[in-house]
Amino acid sequence: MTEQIKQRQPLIELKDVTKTYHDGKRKDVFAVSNFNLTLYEGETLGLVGESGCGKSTIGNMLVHLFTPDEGSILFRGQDIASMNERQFHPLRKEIQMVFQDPYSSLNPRKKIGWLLEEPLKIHRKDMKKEERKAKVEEILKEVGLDAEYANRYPKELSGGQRQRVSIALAFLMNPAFLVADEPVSALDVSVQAQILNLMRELQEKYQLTSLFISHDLGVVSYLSDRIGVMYLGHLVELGTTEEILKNPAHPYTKALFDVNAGVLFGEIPSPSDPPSGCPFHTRCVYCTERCKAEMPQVQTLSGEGENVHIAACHRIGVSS
Ligand SMILES: Nc1ncnc2c1ncn2[C@@H]1O[C@H](COP(=O)(O)OP(=O)(O)OP(=O)(O)O)[C@@H](O)[C@H]1O
Repeated sequence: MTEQIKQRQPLIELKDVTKTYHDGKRKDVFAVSNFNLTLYEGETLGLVGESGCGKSTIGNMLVHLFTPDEGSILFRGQDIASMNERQFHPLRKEIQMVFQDPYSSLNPRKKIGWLLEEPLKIHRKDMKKEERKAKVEEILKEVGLDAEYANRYPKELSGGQRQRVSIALAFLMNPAFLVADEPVSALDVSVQAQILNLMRELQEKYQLTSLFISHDLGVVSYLSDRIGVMYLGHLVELGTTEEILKNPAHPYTKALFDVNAGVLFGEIPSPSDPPSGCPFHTRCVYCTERCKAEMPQVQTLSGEGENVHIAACHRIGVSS
């Protein structure tokens, strides 16, 4: 198992990625700052953190909906951050996203069959009409829907069924990389587990690389090989799921994961007005003068490559 993990190659590398929103009326929003992360082929990485910490901004940049202000996003060594739409087009079928709200991502005027055939018409020009229909039937079956759903409109489906269609759309082109941004948080609790199980089955079957964004730690731990913890636009800790659950190092991770710790007091500060020094210092029980003044550097606690455990906190190590 460990041997196998060590052989994995990087698929995506985010290097010093920074994104600030300027909308003119409001103050600038520092959504993502100097973010570094490597995703290895075939892994599922969970990205957790409270609302507003920049998780969706990372996801949207990875699927080329937004571009970073600074830094690069390498996909198989090619920088997608510097590509325009035309240059990115051939990669679009390789990089897919499942959104939180399955209704807004499905055109309500089109039948499910039409929605699923459309990407095949664009990216699989070699396919004949009958082959496309067969493929649509096959993918519907794979996500647990009868072939007759091809004749229905999105509004005729339940939330869970709509999310199954979104998942079918994402898997249709056999992508290399999937971003799932809170894919179950808009669904009834009773159907959340079914959708998560479906995603897990498909991840295992297709062995694709995925980034799973969620504020729900249970969900992330269930699906992910590794976990990254974000706070106010920064990656504050990263490690294997086992390591993060057993040996969390950052006080924010400990507070998030340990329901008994009860140390997560106060509100997350505004990303328009981030605190000086460590971004977490205003809520940290261990805060010192140094934490208020100096941004902690990311430090390696153990391992390397896909097994690395890193965290950014002045309490780690004696000096930095
Ligand atoms: N298009 C935008 N224009 C201006 N500000 C934005 C935009 N998109 C996001 N933001 C702001 O950037 C910050 C990070 O948002 P983001 O959605 O990336 O965080 P998140 O961790 O995914 O939160 P949530 O779980 O609530 O979606 C937030 O303060 C948000 O209000």
